[in-house]
Amino acid sequence: MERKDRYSFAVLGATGAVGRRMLSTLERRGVPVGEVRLLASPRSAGTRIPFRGEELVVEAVRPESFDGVDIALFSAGAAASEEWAPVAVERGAVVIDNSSAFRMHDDVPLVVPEVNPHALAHHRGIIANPNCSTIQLVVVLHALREFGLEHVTISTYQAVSGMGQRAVDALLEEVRRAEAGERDVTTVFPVVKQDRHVPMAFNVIPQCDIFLDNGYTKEEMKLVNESRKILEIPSLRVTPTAVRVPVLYGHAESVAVRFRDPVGVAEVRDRLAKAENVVLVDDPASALYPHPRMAEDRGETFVGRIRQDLEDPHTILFFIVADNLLKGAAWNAVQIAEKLMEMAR
Ligand SMILES: NC(=O)C1=CN([C@@H]2O[C@H](COP(=O)(O)OP(=O)(O)OC[C@H]3O[C@@H](n4cnc5c(N)ncnc54)[C@H](OP(=O)(O)O)[C@@H]3O)[C@@H](O)[C@H]2O)C=CC1
Ligand SMILES: N[C@@H](CC(=O)OP(=O)(O)O)C(=O)O
Repeated sequence: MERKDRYSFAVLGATGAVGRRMLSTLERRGVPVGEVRLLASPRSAGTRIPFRGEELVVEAVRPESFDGVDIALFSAGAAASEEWAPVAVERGAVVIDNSSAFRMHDDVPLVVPEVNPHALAHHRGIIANPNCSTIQLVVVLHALREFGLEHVTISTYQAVSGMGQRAVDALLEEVRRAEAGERDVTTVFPVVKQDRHVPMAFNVIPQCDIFLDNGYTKEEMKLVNESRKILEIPSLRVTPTAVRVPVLYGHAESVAVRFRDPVGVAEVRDRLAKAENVVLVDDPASALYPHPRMAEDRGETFVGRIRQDLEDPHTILFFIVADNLLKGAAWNAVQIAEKLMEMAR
């Protein structure tokens, strides 16, 4: 990409939960944006969305939408990415894709700027933004890699906004109807495109995304495969359980890491306190620890409840939280865009 004073952007999926946050993140981080084109499906063509004090009009995506665009931020799902990313690249844009479509392709960098910005040097037009649960996990693991990462056991507590704006609306509707006395209301959970639904309000569902033949969900396998790729540790053991909880914004993770070396809590706290874009919140006696409401609308990753395993001096436990739509999606994507601009010559 050529160095410029201002860069042209396109946002595909601009009307969605992530797309809207991409726009607000471009504004909040003061990215040098020239023109920005808002793209979605024909369903929402004509919708007006505010950006930098103006109302921009959403257009139905077409090949010409990408002409003259420097950076295209995609958050319209894997099918739309598969269809439109090659078109955008062909027309000269660099695509930063939030979907899972290209993440595990060998020639596509999968990037968390705090962890592996060097991977960007080899991009061929498409850069993948990792899965939301994976991003916040690797930000913390990276800060501890000097102790030798061997085995990560993780249970997630994932907000419903990970399933899109429709799921946020659905949880609020379930709560309203429960208050009105209707019991066992089911809307779109555990997966939007599934026939059988389970109530989400006042419940916990041990399923994020669909089940695979090995008994794990797709979300769980993303934690395994994407963490290995980003950290560049193919032998890393990851033992995942992904769970949906009735929270609107912010994914939480209970994590136990076994290190090659014996490690003390003080050393771990020290490394996390110094880590880029990590906020250490670890004073349980004063009820200070990370929780989703704390992380809402923030770009950092929060970590606390740091403690050693009762039996094993190589194992440390902690609790990680981040805003899944910001650090887990839009914020990370905009950080990647900023790195590309830094690299431009
Ligand atoms: N990094 C991560 O982990 C995360 C990634 N994501 C990715 O971002 C995507 C969007 O998530 P989210 O914003 O929560 O979802 P929403 O359902 O809230 O929004 C979907 C957006 O995609 C647009 N869209 C859907 N299909 C098409 C199509 N065929 N062509 C053009 N536009 C289309 C919709 O437009 P319209 O208004 O016209 O329907 C809407 O703007 C997810 O599918 C996922 O791939 C999401 C969350 C976290
Ligand atoms: N699966 C995530 C959100 C998401 O869209 O993930 P991915 O981009 O990996 O499909 C969640 O439900 O919270």
